Formats: sequence, structure tokens, C-alpha cells
Amino acid sequence: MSPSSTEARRRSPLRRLLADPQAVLSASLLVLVVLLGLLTPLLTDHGPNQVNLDAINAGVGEHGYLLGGDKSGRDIFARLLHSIDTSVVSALIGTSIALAIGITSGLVGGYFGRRTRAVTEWVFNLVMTFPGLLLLIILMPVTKGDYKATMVVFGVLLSPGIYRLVRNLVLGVKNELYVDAARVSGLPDRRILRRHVFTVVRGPVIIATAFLAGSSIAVQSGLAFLGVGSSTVPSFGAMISEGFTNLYEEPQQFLWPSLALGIITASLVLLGNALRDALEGGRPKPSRIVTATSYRPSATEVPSVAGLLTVEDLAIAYPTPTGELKEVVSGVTLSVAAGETLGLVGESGSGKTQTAFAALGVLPPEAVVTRGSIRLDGRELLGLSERELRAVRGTSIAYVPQEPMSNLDPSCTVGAQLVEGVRAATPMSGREARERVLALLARVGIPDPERTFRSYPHQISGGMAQRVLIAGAVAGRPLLLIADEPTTALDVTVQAEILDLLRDLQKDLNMAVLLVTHNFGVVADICGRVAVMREGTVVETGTTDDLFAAPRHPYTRKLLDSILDETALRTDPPTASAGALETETR
Ligand SMILES: Nc1ncnc2c1ncn2[C@@H]1O[C@H](COP(=O)(O)OP(=O)(O)OP(=O)(O)O)[C@@H](O)[C@H]1O
Repeated sequence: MSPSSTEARRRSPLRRLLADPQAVLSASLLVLVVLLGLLTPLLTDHGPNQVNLDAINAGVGEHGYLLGGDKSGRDIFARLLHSIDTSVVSALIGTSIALAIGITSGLVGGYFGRRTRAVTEWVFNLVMTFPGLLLLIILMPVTKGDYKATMVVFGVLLSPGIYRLVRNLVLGVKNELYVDAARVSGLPDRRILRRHVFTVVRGPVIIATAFLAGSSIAVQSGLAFLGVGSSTVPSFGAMISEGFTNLYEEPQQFLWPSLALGIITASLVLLGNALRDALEGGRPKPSRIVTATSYRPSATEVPSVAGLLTVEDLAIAYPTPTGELKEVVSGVTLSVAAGETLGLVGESGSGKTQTAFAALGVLPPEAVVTRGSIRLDGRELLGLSERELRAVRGTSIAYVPQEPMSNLDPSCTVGAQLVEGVRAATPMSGREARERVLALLARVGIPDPERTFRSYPHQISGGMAQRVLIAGAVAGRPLLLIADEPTTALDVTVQAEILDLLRDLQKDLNMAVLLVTHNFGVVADICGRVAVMREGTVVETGTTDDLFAAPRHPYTRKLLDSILDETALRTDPPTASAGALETETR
């Protein structure tokens, strides 16, 4: 991350808000509007319903009417100012009722047991079944056209949205270890809710408040536009409705209230968005795609001859609860040549999987690629749409995961899943796809392909499942196969077979392999080159022979020492060396 963006994320939410022109502009407009509303008695002597028959459709400045008169001879400026009061009161009532009901019920429903939640859920589901606007119109005889009473009802109708927001946030936070710790330390529920839970809820609720206020104003104006409610209450909606009927003769009568209402609601929405960015830290897009000309390999990088996959200065970050971004990959640079196998090694948490996921385009939605470039066969992958990425994943780049069993759908036969994948990558008939899958199953060493084809995942072993996934991955003859710890979840005896299979396939298909592992035994077994990762960066890259013979970086030496002390590489069962390595390096 660039220093300036890191600095931006460290600022307090208020400072971030003040630095955002959208927030400053929308908040200033809202303050101005509220001030105009408050100063109404000083700004005009005219009442909103005061009629001067001489001033019917009066022009700007005539008869003491600053913005002219409407078709009943009332002062448009005075009516606008009084309409602000109506809007502000509507927003205050609708918002506070929705917040009071929604927050209280959300905290109770989310924090306390299932039975309490079932009750709150039932009540809010019931409220949500009411058709909002229609109900407000139907209830007019009850509210007697009083817009304040209408806004109370509207606040109740808005409350399920707040309830759900708060309930979900509370459910998310209540099982955090620090909340458990507070409970164990004997803090009363009331205190836990206030100190630990409410702090998490606060930000999203502040954001929602801006949108609630906008909705309340829009609904009050909408009802007035429809002529529902008292005709003596000044309202933008009523003014727009009257101006509408006089649109061709006196368009300004329509223009002023529309403009005022538009400015107020748009400012509230923009302020809500700005608040979200300030409180939640925003989601920057990849800030810069480094071009080939500006890229300089780092000192530790040994570029391979023809880079099929080229990762340059890649940085990936995740937002923390305070809104700051924390980098988990910080400027990774590596390349994999066509047909070669590169081992990406490093201890747990060093960022190997994140780097691989970025190349596959499957980082979780909250991940932010803050800089860098990932090119496959010369094509930039960062910034591709999901559709474009799907096409790349189907044909050029494939993936073999760590946990074969959890990557197969237990409710479908193995054959059905593979056929679906094969047909998605290359359109073909069902029969052709079946033939292709059976051939692939035979190719990956499954003894009875027909039987495995018909089997459900629970009917095959872990090793078989990994062969099935490898078959699916190589079906589209990819240029690059990314295998993330493909043997870790398997039996020791099966691990070597799977590595042999990968090596065979790699030679047969002349496929490049990026092998993510923390096991140097696996690296020595099948990789031609190695990149060593530590704390989000590549600290050393080299051929496997060179790296094992003369590691340059102290961290690589430490990793190697930890397994060389134990036993010879090639004969060492991979999990045994992994365990030793992990213990040593932690
Ligand atoms: N969704 C996420 N939100 C926040 N941090 C994450 C998320 N996913 C991964 N990380 C962090 O990114 C860092 C790198 O994770 P990564 O999975 O790439 O490590 P790894 O080197 O592959 O280790 P392992 O072999 O244990 O998977 C870790 O510190 C991890 O906590």
C-alpha cells in the first residue's frame, strides 16, 4: 500500500469525513437547509397559507414575494421555508421511531437466546408483510391526516430494516472470544451490550440513519403529492403537486419545491454513502496496475526465461474492524515459465494461498488488491470482470485444492460433477462429455472409472477424490495448474502417488504448475524452482538445486535446516517434514 493511502486509513472517521468533498458538500447543504428552516420567522413575514388574491401567479419579487406567488396567491418562498420544517420534523419522527424499535429489538433478538429471537423475528416478519404506503393511506382516518402521526406509523414500518441490520451484527459479534471473555469475567449482559456489542452496531446504524431520514422525507412528500393528509400543512409534495397542474404557465412553481426536495434527499443519500466510506474504511479498487516498463525485479527475484504467469509487486489487504487496511501480501513478485513447476513455500500465514487466490481471481469480496499486476500469457488478470475470469479459469488456469472431499458436492455423483465441468469449459454432447470424463478418470489412475463415475463422493477415498479433482482440473488442458497443498489432507502413502501423478500430467500436457506448499520434501520431489515467502513477501527465489545447495536468505536457511536436521528429503514422508518445519519455524 502506498504511504499516502496507509496514512488516509489511519485517520479517525471524523477526519476522513472532513477530508471527503462529497461529505462536506452534502453536510453543508443539509446544515444550510436546516438553518433556513430554523430562521423561517426571521426570513419571512408571510404564513404558508396566507393568501393575497392580487399575487396569484405573481412573478419573482412582485408583491413582496421573493420567489413569486402560487396559483392561490400564496408566497412560494414562505411555503418553501415552512415545508423545510415539515420535512425535518417528518425525518426526526420517522427515524427516531425506527431506530428506537429496531435497535432495541435487534440487540435483544441478536444477543439473547433463540426463543427470544423467534418472537422478535415473528413480530417483524408480520410488520414487513404490510404494504407500507398503502397502509399509511388506509390509516388516514386513524391518523386524521396528521403528518406527525403518519410518520410514527411509518417509523414502525421502517423498523424491521434496522432490526435485521442490528440483529445480524450482534449475531456476528456475540460469539467473538472477547465477548465470551467479558461474559466469563462476570460482566452483566447490559454492560456487555453497551460496551462490546453496541460499539460494533454504532457505525452501520449511523449510516442507515441518513437513509431513514431521506425515506421519511420522501414518503411524507409523496403522500402530500397524492393529496393524502391535511391540505394546510406546507409540504414540498403538496407544492410540487400544485405546481404540476400549472406546469406550462408557471413552471417555476413546480421547479422550486422539486429542487428543494431533490437537494435534501440527494444530500442525505450522499452523506450516508460518505459516512459508510468514513466509518467502514471504503473499498478502494486496485490502486495501480504496474506496467511492464515501470516494473523492476526485486533483488531476490530471479526472473524465469519466459514468464507464463507473472506476478509483479502484488499487495493484498483486508479491512480491520477499525476500518484500516491490513496488508497480508506486500509486494510479491514471482514468475512461472510455461511447462515448469514452481514451488511457493513458506510457513503458515505467509500469504501463499492469498497470492494463488489472487491469480485465480477468487479472493474473498472483502479483500482489496492495493497494487500490482498478475499477467497470464501476457494478459492482465487484475481488473477482469467475473465473466472474463470464468473463461480464463475454465481453459487457461486450473486449480487443485487442499481438501478434496469438501470440494466435491456430496449430493451429486462424481461423474455428474465432472461432466458438468467439462461441458462448461468446452460445449459438447452429454455422451461425448461422459466419454471424455471416463478417459480422464483412467488417465489419473482410477482403476475402475465406470464405477467411480457412478459413485458419490462419500463412496470414494480421499486419494481417489483428489485424483477426481485433478482430472477435472486438467480436463481443459490448462496452461497453468495451481495446486494448493494438494497432498496435505491425504494419507502419507497416497501423497507420493498424487505427486507422481502431477509430475506425469505436467510433462504430458506441458503444463506449468504453481505448487503451494509448506513442505520442502514436496518441493524437492517435484519443483524445478522455488519461491520462499515470509510475512507476505518473497524473500528468495531460485532453482530447487541452487536453493537447497546454497540458500541465500537466512529465513530459507532456517527453514531448510529445520528439515535437513531431521532426515533425507526424498524419503521423508511429507507430513512428517511439514510438522517438523512448522514446529521449528513458529
Ligand atoms: N478473509 C480474510 N480476512 C482477513 N485476513 C485474512 C483472510 N484470509 C486470509 N487472511 C490472512 O492472510 C494471511 C495469509 O493467509 P494465507 O492463507 O495466504 O496463508 P498461507 O501462507 O497460505 O498459510 P496456510 O498454509 O496456513 O494456508 C494470514 O495472516 C491470514 O490470516
